[in-house]
Amino acid sequence: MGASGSGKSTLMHIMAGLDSATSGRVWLGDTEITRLDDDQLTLLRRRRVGFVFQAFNLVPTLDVLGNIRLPFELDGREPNPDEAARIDRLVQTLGLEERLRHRPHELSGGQQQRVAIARALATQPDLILADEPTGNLDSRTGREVLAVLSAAARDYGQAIAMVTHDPVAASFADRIVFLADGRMVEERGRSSAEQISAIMLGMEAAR
Ligand SMILES: Nc1ncnc2c1ncn2[C@@H]1O[C@H](COP(=O)(O)OP(=O)(O)OP(=O)(O)O)[C@@H](O)[C@H]1O
Repeated sequence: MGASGSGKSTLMHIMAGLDSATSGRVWLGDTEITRLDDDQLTLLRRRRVGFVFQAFNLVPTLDVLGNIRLPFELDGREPNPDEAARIDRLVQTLGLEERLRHRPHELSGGQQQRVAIARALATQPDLILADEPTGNLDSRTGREVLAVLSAAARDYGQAIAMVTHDPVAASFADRIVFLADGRMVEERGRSSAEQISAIMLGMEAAR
């Protein structure tokens, strides 16, 4: 979390190997990504990082199943039996069974974001980066999407890093990091939306 311009997107892009750091080192698991070349970074993003964006970023010409299977398609392979079983489970858990042959424009915003989450989880990435994943959703649908993400963290042990402006969204996280002027300035464990709002207001007042 952090005010506009505090460096949230920059940090996320660096964590994903989309931008390079001017100094310091970045590790994803046991891989120092700041030492990788462009080709290696492309493979790392494809195989070890999942993305969920505010704008869903689904491929409009592919149906739901095609979108969920896209990371495998890009990797030039079919899901193996374990991965296919995982995709089936995800489709059921996310309530997408009836929608598999639908295109994104035939779905509600909440359903589209569920497809994006299924796609991000399908490859069991080391890390899912979620940039304002509820930014385009009404608050009730947003809560449902957050519940899905936190269930993925709990049930699959999936690591998720989320950028958000919304204290309610942040209250779903186990750890909350606050940025100001490109630096980490506060860090908390699980907190209520009220506690998070108070910290944000305090940071705003100190500016
Ligand atoms: N650690 C850093 N050191 C130097 N410059 C930084 C750092 N982090 C971010 N910046 C610069 O600060 C500016 C704003 O950063 P960024 O777009 O990441 O902010 P943001 O928090 O994502 O804002 P918004 O909420 O508006 O999307 C950019 O020009 C970026 O290059």
